[in-house]
Amino acid sequence: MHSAAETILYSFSSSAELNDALAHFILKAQKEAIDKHSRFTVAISGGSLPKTLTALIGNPGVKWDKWHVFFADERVVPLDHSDSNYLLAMNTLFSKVPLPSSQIHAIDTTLLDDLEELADAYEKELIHEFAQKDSARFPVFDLILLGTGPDGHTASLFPGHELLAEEDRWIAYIEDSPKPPPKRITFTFPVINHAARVAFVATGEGKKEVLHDILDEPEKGLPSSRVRPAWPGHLYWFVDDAASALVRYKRTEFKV
Ligand SMILES: O=C(O)[C@H](O)[C@@H](O)[C@H](O)[C@H](O)COP(=O)(O)O
Repeated sequence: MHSAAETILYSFSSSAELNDALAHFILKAQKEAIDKHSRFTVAISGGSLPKTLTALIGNPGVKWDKWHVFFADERVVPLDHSDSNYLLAMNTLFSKVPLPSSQIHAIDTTLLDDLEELADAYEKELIHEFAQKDSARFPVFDLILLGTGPDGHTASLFPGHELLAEEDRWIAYIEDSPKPPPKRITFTFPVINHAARVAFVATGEGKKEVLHDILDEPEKGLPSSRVRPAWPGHLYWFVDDAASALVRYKRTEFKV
């Protein structure tokens, strides 16, 4: 049986240091992915995450033409709605870099009234990207970038929700998200845990209690503790010292 990879925790004294280190980490992941299969498949979530990627803007090492971007979760709203993760990522990052728009995979907004169809269509989008290339049961993203909420949710996988037990679907929908807006689609755990690398990014004092629970007390089973990419996948946490203030789990020094 394949075991889960060790969790690597990096903690930085400022957001600027964190963002720079994250950019180095992403460039390394990008190189490995392009050397291996000539593309870089990345999934991102919403919240504060896109902002932590702005150190990539203008960085000549980024091969934007090789990036294929998906959303680890998305709010079921039009793409120009202020709640849209797509809009947030576009405004914060993707409109400022030469990433071909055909390689940014947004939800199909003609299906906003039918969550099941919307989730199925996004799953097909992933199948199209991955299935014929990797012929795997689940897609293997080169990198999935996630945030975590103060309740321990990640993507749109919330504590105590039935979606935590999903084993088959790649993309699921939720109509009762405790974090507004209520309607969302989300990657499921099998997709997240098949990634080659998952990196969480969490900053600020408001996350210190939950980070302690996630990293020191995984037996509590919070959604973010259930992110454990199967071997040979890797799990990283990029946090600031304010967020890791209560964490006992060992820190690793970040080396470029
Ligand atoms: O669309 C969403 O709501 C997000 O994908 C969600 O999972 C987010 O990543 C966390 O809630 C952390 O959000 P912050 O980084 O803003 O704390």
